[in-house]
Amino acid sequence: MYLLKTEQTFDSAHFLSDYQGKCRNLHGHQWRVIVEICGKTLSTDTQTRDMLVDFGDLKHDLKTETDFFDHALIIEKGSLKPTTLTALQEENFKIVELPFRPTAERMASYFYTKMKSHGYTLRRVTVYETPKNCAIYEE
Ligand SMILES: Nc1nc2c(c(=O)[nH]1)N=C([C@H](O)[C@H](O)COP(=O)(O)OP(=O)(O)OP(=O)(O)O)CN2
Ligand SMILES: [Zn+2]
Repeated sequence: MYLLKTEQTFDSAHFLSDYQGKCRNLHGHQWRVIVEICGKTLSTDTQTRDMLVDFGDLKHDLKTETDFFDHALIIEKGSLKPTTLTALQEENFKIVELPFRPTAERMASYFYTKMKSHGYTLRRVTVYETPKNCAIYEE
């Protein structure tokens, strides 16, 4: 079995609604996303011969997904008063609304699904929300 690993980072703000503690406040992280893919057979195509996939393609696809969040405010849908959300949108801030609480666990699962949709066979996705804490999603 071959395993490839790549990572990207992005900077964004979030908060945990319904959380009793400091993380209920709007705060920022440099999120670190590590994707591991696997496969048993290597390519026989001329360009990618003896590669599982080209690192360039893997890196590019992950960057597309992480750039979506870069310098955004990540919000769980319904967690802000409509007037607050409207005011932020009127300021033209980059806002990404998600149908889940933006925890490291959920973000790991999110990137797993997104990378799977690019056609990769995923082993695991690891998301570091802070340098010392990460969540891992596997299937
Ligand atoms: N299992 C999870 N627990 C927590 C998550 C999470 O995503 N999954 N997230 C948070 C907060 O978002 C917070 O930003 C991270 O918390 P914490 O580790 O306490 O942050 P710090 O690194 O800043 O902690 P210090 O000890 O103050 O340095 C909370 N929990
Ligand atoms: Zn946080």
